[in-house]
Amino acid sequence: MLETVNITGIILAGGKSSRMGMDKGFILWEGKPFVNHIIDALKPLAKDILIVSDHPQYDTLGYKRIKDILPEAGPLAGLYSGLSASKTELNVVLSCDVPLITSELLRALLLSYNKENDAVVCKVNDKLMPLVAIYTKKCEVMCLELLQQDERRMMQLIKKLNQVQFLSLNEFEANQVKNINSPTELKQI
Ligand SMILES: Nc1nc2c(ncn2[C@@H]2O[C@H](COP(=O)(O)OP(=O)(O)OP(=O)(O)O)[C@@H](O)[C@H]2O)c(=O)[nH]1
Repeated sequence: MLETVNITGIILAGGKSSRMGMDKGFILWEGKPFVNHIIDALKPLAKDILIVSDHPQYDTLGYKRIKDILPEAGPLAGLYSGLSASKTELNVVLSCDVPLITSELLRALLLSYNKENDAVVCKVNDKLMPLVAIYTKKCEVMCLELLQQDERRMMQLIKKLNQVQFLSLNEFEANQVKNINSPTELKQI
């Protein structure tokens, strides 16, 4: 049985969105902004939802917005800011560009977690999806150590963690974690 009281949802919604040309979180899919699709998937599972972004437009959504501790330093820095603000051991972390995500997939992610794990990361064939993942609170310090070394690659965090579990997705599930980064990709969903 999953205890939602102990789970925080962290949505990374900073960055430049240069390929999309406007803030990805507010792009509409089926009449609803990407960020709201992600909130809706997290809502049944997470006690708190934190949106990590320096963009004040996210204040209109009624969830807590966390500012980047290191501005414009990429997703690893966004993750660090989110984990710093989180009060729970378990954190479901999502980028704001996966509007097809479902609660069912996130439930499967949470069910794959065991107490030994530092993180659980989705995997599509050989490709890791470090922004569709669970990170425990202890990852916060690892993010900080990397950032202090000027290291900003998410994959370096995965390498640094001791116990990472991977959840291999089938074709149906893989569709739900598709990153929509550009107008062309938006037209294809
Ligand atoms: N909080 C925060 N999130 C970020 C930051 N950079 C990227 N993100 C988020 O991380 C996810 C992946 O970002 P990318 O698609 O690699 O980068 P992007 O800047 O959003 O887009 P491009 O400019 O097109 O590469 C998205 O959800 C972004 O919103 C950042 O500096 N801070």
